[in-house]
Amino acid sequence: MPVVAVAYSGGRDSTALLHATARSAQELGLRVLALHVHHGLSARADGWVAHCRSQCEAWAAQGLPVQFSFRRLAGAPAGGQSVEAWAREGRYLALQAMAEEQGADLVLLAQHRRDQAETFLLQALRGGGTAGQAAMPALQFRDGMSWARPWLGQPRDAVEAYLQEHGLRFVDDDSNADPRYARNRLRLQVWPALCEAFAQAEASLAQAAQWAQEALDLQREMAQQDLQALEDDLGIDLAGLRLLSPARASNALRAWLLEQLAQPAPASLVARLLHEADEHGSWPCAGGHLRLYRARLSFIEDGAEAERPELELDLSKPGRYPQPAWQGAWLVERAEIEGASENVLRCLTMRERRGGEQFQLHAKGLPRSLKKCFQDRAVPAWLRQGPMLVCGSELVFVAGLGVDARHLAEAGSPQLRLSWIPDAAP
Ligand SMILES: Nc1ncnc2c1ncn2[C@@H]1O[C@H](COP(=O)(O)OP(=O)(O)OP(=O)(O)O)[C@@H](O)[C@H]1O
Repeated sequence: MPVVAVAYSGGRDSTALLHATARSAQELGLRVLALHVHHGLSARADGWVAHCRSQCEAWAAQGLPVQFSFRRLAGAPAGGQSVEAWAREGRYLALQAMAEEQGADLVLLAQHRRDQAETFLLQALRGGGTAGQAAMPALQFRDGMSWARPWLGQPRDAVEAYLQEHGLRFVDDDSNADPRYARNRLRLQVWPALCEAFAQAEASLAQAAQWAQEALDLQREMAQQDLQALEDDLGIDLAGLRLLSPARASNALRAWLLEQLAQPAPASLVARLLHEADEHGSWPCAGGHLRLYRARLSFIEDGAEAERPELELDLSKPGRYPQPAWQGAWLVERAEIEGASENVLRCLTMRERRGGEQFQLHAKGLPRSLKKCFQDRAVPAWLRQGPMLVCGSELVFVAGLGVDARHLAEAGSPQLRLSWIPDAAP
């Protein structure tokens, strides 16, 4: 028999939705799963499980095709995570697991029009953009599961009337009165006054969320089109992006960052990339860092550069020597100045910076710490992590600095110039 799941907290809204779904299912020949999540947060949660179970058993005894199951969340919020966010995330995972186990691929959630209006307002009050103001979608697909909110267009009063009409009992979550939660403050302090002054507030704000949803769809389409022209597998062309109008550039950049970081980028980062970044730069961000090289912006995941082996190299002949594990290549060219002799380049070791290395920038200078030399030459932060070449214990070449003055060949004598070309370069 086909099956549909309802996320059933035992509260007012999901009690009404579960009852209405079960009645329709009876007519249509469907089975209904009532899925409850015990968050392990309230001392009363065991009582809510008991209430939900006995309510479902009572309905089943009346012939409604309802079957109850529940799951208790384990663990606790990670440092820095809000209790609300942890509970929401755990709840969706538990609901999904229970639905899958019992063969359902559709879960109904009981949010209604006032919930939608509240979400819109809360997002606006946090300064959220279109994505926040679009509030909750009526239908969503995630990891093979469909999540539907069939009552998103229904006024709260209609849900209330349904409960009254059928004499349904529900539990009240005491945390709904806790003023530490923004939604509760909105419900308890703002909403009554708002509705008194603006009788249509619920309908109008839910409508505004609908407009935001449309605007969001447009933004996504526009970003997709723009990124098609600006993106390749190494990153995006930031110079090209800046030729777009400011709103369009910021829209495309935010969409690209969202894809890379798997979370919205802070507005300050977007602004810096669009207005302040020069040709080169590096910014730490969620899960890795962003690197700008010759106006191309790429995202390097943490660990992506960790495995860089030490290699023995002979670079004594002109040519290009790709180093895939290092994501770059050596370029060796004949030159008149600023090169090294073939002998020096014959037996080199390519390796990471280890700390403590001394580099000499000028023939008449003294060897100094790499940090000082990098600062002197304003080498961008990410290039400072590039490879170096050593001969025995002596530095010969450092990416971003060039050949150590102690190994420079005399001007005019046969010599070869070295360059390190990262793959991220266009
Ligand atoms: N503990 C839970 N177990 C199962 N589903 C839940 C649980 N908590 C919330 N839900 C589902 O998520 C929806 C939104 O939850 P939220 O707590 O925001 O809503 P609510 O307005 O308090 O709803 P309700 O009156 O049904 O508790 C609920 O209507 C319900 O479908």
